[in-house]
Amino acid sequence: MSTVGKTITCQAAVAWEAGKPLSLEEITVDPPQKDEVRIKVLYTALCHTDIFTLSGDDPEGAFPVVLGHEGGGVVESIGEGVTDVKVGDHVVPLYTAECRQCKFCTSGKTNLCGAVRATQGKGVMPDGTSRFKCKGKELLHFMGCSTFSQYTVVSKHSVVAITEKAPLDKACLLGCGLTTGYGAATKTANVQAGETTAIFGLGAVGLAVVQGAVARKASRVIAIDTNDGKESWARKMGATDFINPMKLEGQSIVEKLIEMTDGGLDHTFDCTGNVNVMRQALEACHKGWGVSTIIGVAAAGKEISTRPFQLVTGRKWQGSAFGGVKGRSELPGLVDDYLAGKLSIDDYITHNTTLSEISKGFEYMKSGECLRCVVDMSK
Ligand SMILES: NC(=O)C1=CN([C@@H]2O[C@H](COP(=O)(O)OP(=O)(O)OC[C@H]3O[C@@H](n4cnc5c(N)ncnc54)[C@H](OP(=O)(O)O)[C@@H]3O)[C@@H](O)[C@H]2O)C=CC1
Ligand SMILES: N[C@@H](CCC(=O)N[C@@H](CSC=O)C(=O)NCC(=O)O)C(=O)O
Ligand SMILES: [Zn+2]
Ligand SMILES: [Zn+2]
Repeated sequence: MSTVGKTITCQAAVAWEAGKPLSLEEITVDPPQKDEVRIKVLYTALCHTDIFTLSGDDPEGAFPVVLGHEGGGVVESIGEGVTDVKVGDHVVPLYTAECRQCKFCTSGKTNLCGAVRATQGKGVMPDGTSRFKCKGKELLHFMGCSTFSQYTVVSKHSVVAITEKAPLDKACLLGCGLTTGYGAATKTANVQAGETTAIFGLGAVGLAVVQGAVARKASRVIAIDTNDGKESWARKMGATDFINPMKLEGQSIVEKLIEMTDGGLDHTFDCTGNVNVMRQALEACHKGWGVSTIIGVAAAGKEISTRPFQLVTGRKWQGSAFGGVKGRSELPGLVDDYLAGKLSIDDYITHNTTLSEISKGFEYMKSGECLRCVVDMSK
């Protein structure tokens, strides 16, 4: 029987409060309003940013909420005004929207879109209301996606259709981590052939940066992690070197990198969220031209610091959100790269679980031995 125009009752993993485990609940999901899309979520991956917000460290974190932002599913119904996706399309929700009309989208300078970001940061739809309820209470949306529910509603600017040739239990990783890392190297930093690179933090994001740097034919791709277990993954992705900063004797990681590269790196990347690592990454850049790109998410109140002299002498510090990628325009191209074997996704999926056991997935992610855990939302 058709669910179009009707409120759907389904299962979701609800975060009732910060610091508490997710709770499997029966929730209701209202129909999409104008310019909105309701999606049947088939798979979602877990990202450390979900863990970050659940921990209470996210200054925008608000509860109760349906988390999740790295998903894949099928369009169940569309609201008035939706023309770019249709019922039955395979889609990936986008936590960085792309309206193609706002000052940001038309600037040609950023992938950040302003159309829905303010309401998204408050956990509501563009009209200021929620589509989720549980036990009579309204639940907030998360990053404009909320993929930890079997059905979710997103803005038409926050969803992209992809070819059905790409399995959704793989393509969902393009909803965040892989696009973020690969794009940071190939778009935000725009690594050029022959340049030297160093990547701090070899989770899914950092390994995707490695992939991007290798794809751009960087001459050095130095992978850095405090967990020796990440070395094999880094080398599999094409890293030329691996360093565990904890194993260095009589030398800081910055000194080691400067020594290894005759003065410092052309590009460095932080994929840890640790502000001290961010400083190390900047100060390991080459004088005169080195660029450090921050990807990691730091907790509320954390700030970066360095001597201004580091910047006065030519190093540059920048950030990257969703890899600088415009999701509606450019994510399908990444899917094509995946299907053509140019971009690997399957290697990052180290664990699987089900919605009913999603908390196991969070434990996997915290173990340090998991890159991405994909959740089958149907069970
Ligand atoms: N800007 C954006 O658009 C996005 C940002 N993010 C953020 O990017 C970061 C990385 O995400 P993800 O890859 O999923 O996270 P992971 O936690 O999987 O990866 C982080 C890695 O950094 C390692 N690490 C921790 N401290 C250090 C250190 N001092 N020096 C070197 N390595 C260290 C960790 O090792 P160990 O496991 O031993 O702790 C781990 O391997 C997170 O902060 C996440 O929130 C994610 C997606 C998008
Ligand atoms: N609410 C958080 C935001 C932290 C952050 O930097 N988020 C990243 C995506 S992390 C995905 O896993 C980002 O791209 N932000 C851009 C944006 O528009 O939020 C906080 O306030 O710290
Ligand atoms: Zn993420
Ligand atoms: Zn826009």
